[in-house]
Amino acid sequence: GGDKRRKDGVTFYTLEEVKQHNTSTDSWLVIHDRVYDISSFLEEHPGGEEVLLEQAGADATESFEDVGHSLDAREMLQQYLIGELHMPATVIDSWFLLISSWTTWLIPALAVAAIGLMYRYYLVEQKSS
Ligand code: HEM
Repeated sequence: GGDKRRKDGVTFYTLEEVKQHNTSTDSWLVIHDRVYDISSFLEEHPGGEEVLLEQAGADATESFEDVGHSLDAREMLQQYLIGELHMPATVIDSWFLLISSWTTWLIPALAVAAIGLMYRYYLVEQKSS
């Protein structure tokens, strides 16, 4: 996919990209924000191919946990790991926009300046009375 990003050796995928891999020959799924390519595991799954295909291309965390998979099953996951789910760009972008927006700084700055001025006048008033 085009929007594959690497950081510290980890490949990040978006949920949009995971969604493309939803067939019996090419199936990915997400469990706890990690992305797994389970194409070669479908036929080996003790719980059956069907349940996995239902989750292909999606976040299967809830269904995976609902079954109460064994420690063995959790360790098996490791061999199908291909990357991690990237935080949706909109979350990062909205934080960036909020912090970089001048209104975020200007309003508190004006408030502090106003309080400072009021305090100065208050001191002047006290001296003159
Ligand atoms: C790559 C991900 C998965 C792996 C490695 C995996 C592995 C296993 C293993 C090893 C078992 C045997 C029982 C155990 O050791 O807990 C099992 C059973 C089962 N799994 Fe998965 N599983 C995966 C994903 C899923 C998902 C997403 C679902 C549900 C949609 C699911 C549903 C089941 C069911 C229903 C059983 C049968 C439980 C039983 O017979 O008591 N599995 N799985």
